[in-house]
Parts: sequence; structure tokens; C-alpha cells
Amino acid sequence: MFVLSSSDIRFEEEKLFSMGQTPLALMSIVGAMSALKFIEDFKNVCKVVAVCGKGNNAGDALALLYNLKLKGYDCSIYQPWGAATEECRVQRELCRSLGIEETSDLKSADVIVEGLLGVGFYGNLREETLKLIREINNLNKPIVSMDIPAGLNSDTGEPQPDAIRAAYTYSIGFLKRGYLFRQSYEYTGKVIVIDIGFPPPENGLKIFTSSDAKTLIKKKDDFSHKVEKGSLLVWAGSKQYPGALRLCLEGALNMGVGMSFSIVEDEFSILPPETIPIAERDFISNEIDEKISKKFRAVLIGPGLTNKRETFIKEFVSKTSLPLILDADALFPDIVDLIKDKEVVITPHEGEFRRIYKNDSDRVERFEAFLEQFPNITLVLKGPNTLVGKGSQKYVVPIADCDLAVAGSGDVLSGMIGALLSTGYDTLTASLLAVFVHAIIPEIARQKNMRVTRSSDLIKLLKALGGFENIIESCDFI
Ligand SMILES: NC(=O)C1=CN([C@@H]2O[C@H](COP(=O)(O)OP(=O)(O)OC[C@H]3O[C@@H](n4cnc5c(N)ncnc54)[C@H](OP(=O)(O)O)[C@@H]3O)[C@@H](O)[C@H]2O)[C@@H](O)CC1
Ligand SMILES: Nc1ncnc2c1ncn2[C@@H]1O[C@H](COP(=O)(O)OP(=O)(O)O)[C@@H](O)[C@H]1O
Ligand SMILES: [K+]
Repeated sequence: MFVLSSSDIRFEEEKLFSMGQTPLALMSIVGAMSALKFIEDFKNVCKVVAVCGKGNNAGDALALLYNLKLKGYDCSIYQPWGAATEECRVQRELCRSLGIEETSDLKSADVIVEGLLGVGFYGNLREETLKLIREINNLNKPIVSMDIPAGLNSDTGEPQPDAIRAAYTYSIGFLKRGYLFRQSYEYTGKVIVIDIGFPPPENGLKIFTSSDAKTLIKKKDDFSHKVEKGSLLVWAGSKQYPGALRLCLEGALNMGVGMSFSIVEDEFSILPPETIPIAERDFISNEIDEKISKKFRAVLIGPGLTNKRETFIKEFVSKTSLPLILDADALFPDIVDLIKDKEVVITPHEGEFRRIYKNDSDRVERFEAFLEQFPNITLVLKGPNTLVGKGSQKYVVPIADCDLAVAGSGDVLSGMIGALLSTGYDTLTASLLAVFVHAIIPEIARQKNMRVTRSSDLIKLLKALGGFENIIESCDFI
């Protein structure tokens, strides 16, 4: 499944039509496939009213209604401005042939199917449509919006100036770009993608799911030694933020690294018992035993480090040939030029990303522009719906879950990515797997009557649920 802009969706539709597909045939598929979803969402047979505009979005609503009538639902149509497209008229005739009648009584509906406006919507709502949308919202009935809640800009997720507040949005073929933004959530309700058989698109973000994750897990090698199993050097934490180091290391250890090393300011830093300390002064003066430095397979720098050692860190990352993950305080404003040809993952949140990459467009466009400009860097742009990409490979992990919004949760994530990098996963795969596991842990916990209330719970659950491979294998909700 993919996330597309409205112009990309039009492009993909036109491509299908140029191969002989027709809008009417697609609409029939929409009707049948969305009826399957509707029956899951509204198990009890009930009274359904389709509120329709004039275009093919109305055609979709009517195609759904036709299928619901066949399944025994009590269906009627409200289409105040008539049908303007041929496909919409055909769907309406089909409904009529089943005896579906017109009504203007919206109050008696148990569920409203909204087919007022889809991707054909432009500009701001006209007065009469705005009035109808507000009337429908005020009924306080569950609403199923076909493709897009009427009034919502599908690229920005913003109401123009108001929109239908749906309980469910059946997004046809692809997820709309605007649904990744917070402002769309109160209008879309639960978004369900209705697969109508589009081939993979040329553009767009791929939605990363458990089936993608399952194919990426490497087989265990029971003959591997501890360094091959993953050996990570972490430079994180400070007197001000001592916990960051611990969270990174525990995250990495519970992902299964065989060895971990930590650069520490003083030997009294509290480390997990498995982690080997390296004095910061020795590291900086290049006085660590070669036997030790040969064991590093990846390096994580940044969480809770504060602004110390900037010059040394920049020099180190410019020179090293080890895979790197840079987070938080290692994301200096001019870091990108130093690492653009490295094997590297960066994990900024929105604020850190603005610091290292100046670009005025919205989050998704900034993400895409960065990948185009720096095709070797793997970018993990954190937040609800974390974006992960490298070059032309662009993914979204479609999870918004406020249980992840706890201090230190990003530190755990960087340790998890570092762990996978050190075990030989490439930068993109390591990032995708770790971001995915990190994001699904709170939901898995809830399913088992547990709850993530602090970031160390993520670490405990990573272990208690049997490690990242088991968590991915047992995930069935995404
Ligand atoms: N294409 C395909 O093959 C497939 C398409 N599919 C479905 O078709 C949908 C797209 O259908 P579409 O292109 O007919 O446009 P649609 O969303 O119904 O809107 C057009 C109507 O909106 C009106 N309108 C516009 N702006 C307005 C405003 N500001 N305020 C008020 N009204 C406004 C405009 O009025 P007009 O400007 O013509 O007066 C016109 O009447 C798509 O979302 C999906 O559901 C699927 O079946 C898959 C196959
Ligand atoms: N509402 C949310 N939905 C999903 N993920 C979230 C949400 N809020 C935060 N996260 C995730 O939690 C982590 C927070 O990281 P970060 O902002 O670096 O926090 P910290 O610096 O305290 O560790 C990121 O992985 C981010 O994607
Ligand atoms: K709609």
C-alpha cells in the first residue's frame, strides 16, 4: 500500500485507463470491496443513507449502497443536486433497479455514507455544500466517507474551511497524503484503504507493514560469535542527561547485540553490566587498545550528549568507515555535508530536522526533498507516522500512538537501530525494522493488558515479548 498526493492518484488512474480499464469498472470494484469493509464495521443490519454530490465520488457511495442493499441493509439516497457524470448516473440506475429510494430524511439513518466530494474537490467549499456538511455533522451519526471526508484537502489534511467528521474513511486505492498530518485526524476517523487492484505506483511513500518486516528479518546464525552477533559503540549521555546512555544501551542489548561499548566521561558512570566502558579522554586521544577498537561494528552518537566535543565528533564521523547512527546532539547544523557519502542513519525529530535541513515546505515534502538531495543518507524522520527513507526508497510506518511520546523513547529507538546496524543489517533495513518494532510495542502491550507509560517499559517489553523477531512475527494488526 502507498501514500499518494492527489495529482499522483490522478496520474495512476490515467495510467490504468490508458491500459483499457474504465472508471465504471473501477467503481464496481470500489462498491464490492468497500461493502466487505462496511459489513465488518457495522455488523448489525441497519438503515443506511448515502448523501451524494454530483461526481464520481457519489458514484462510489452509490456502488457501495447497491452492494449493501444486496446484503439486506435498508438503503436510501439523498442526492440534492442530481448526477453530473455518466458513471454516477449508471450507479444510480443500478440502485433504482434494486428498489432503493430517495429520501431527505437524514435523521432516521443509523449510518450515513458520504459521497459528496472526493479528489475532484478544489478550492473552498461552496456555501450550499458547507451548509449540508455542517447539517450532517450535527446529526451525530456515524459517517463513512468515501475516499475523502468532503471538505478536506487530501494533500494537506486541512478543512476548507470545514469538513465531514467521519467515523471511517474508505480511502480508494491509496492512502491520501493529507492523512499523515495531525489536522486530518478529527475528520477522517479510522482510515481504511480499499484495495481495488492498482499496480505499484511510480511515486509515493510505501506503507511499511508487518508483512514487509517479516521478509526482512535475517535468519539467526547459531555459529556466530559475539562480535558477529553485533558489537556497538555508543557515545551518549552526559552529567546532565545520564539516563539517555542507559536507554540507548538497554535498547541495543535487548535487540540482541553480542557486545556493547560505551564512551564515558568518568569510570563511575552506571552502565549495564554487559557494557564495556571506554574513557572519553582515551578515545579522544586515540589511545584505546586496538584489540578493542577492532571489535566495533557500528557507532551510535548523540542522545543526551549536550553540546560537548563538537569538533572531535565531526572529525571522527568524517573519517570513520564504520556504519554510523547520529541522533539528537550529534545532529549539528552543518553535519549533513560531512556525512553525505557515509553509511549513515540520522534520526531527527521535527525540530532537529529543521536545524540540519532548511526547507519551508511541509513535513513530507521536506523528507522527500532531503532524500533527493542526499541519496546516500538514511533518514528516519520521527514523530507520529515516522518517515523512513533512503534515495528513492520512501516509507511510512503508519502509527500514531501517544504512548510513544515519552522522554527517552527516541533514545531507546536509536539504540535499537544501532544494534541492527552492528549486526550487519544495511542502514535502511535496520531503520525500518527498529522503527516498526518500537512503534508497535505499545499496541501489543495493550492487547496483553499492559501499558507503556515510560520509555524503559519499551525496553522491558522488547525483552518480555520475546525479542524483535518474535514481536514482528506475532504482529497481525498492521
Ligand atoms: N476517476 C476514477 O476513475 C475513479 C474515481 N473514483 C472516485 O471518484 C472520485 C473523483 O470523482 P470526480 O473526479 O468526479 O470528482 P468528485 O470528487 O466527485 O467531485 C466533483 C464534484 O465536486 C464539485 N466540487 C468541486 N469543488 C467543489 C467545491 N469547492 N464546493 C462544492 N462542490 C465542489 C464539482 O462541481 P462542479 O465544479 O463540476 O460544479 C463536481 O460536481 C474519487 O474521489 C473517487 O471517490 C473511484 O471510483 C475510482 C475510480
Ligand atoms: N504521538 C506519537 N505517535 C507515534 N510515535 C511517536 C509519537 N510521539 C513520539 N513518537 C515516537 O517516539 C520517539 C520520540 O523520540 P524523541 O523525540 O527523540 O524523544 P526523546 O528525545 O525524549 O527520546 C520517536 O521514535 C517518535 O517517532
Ligand atoms: K467523500
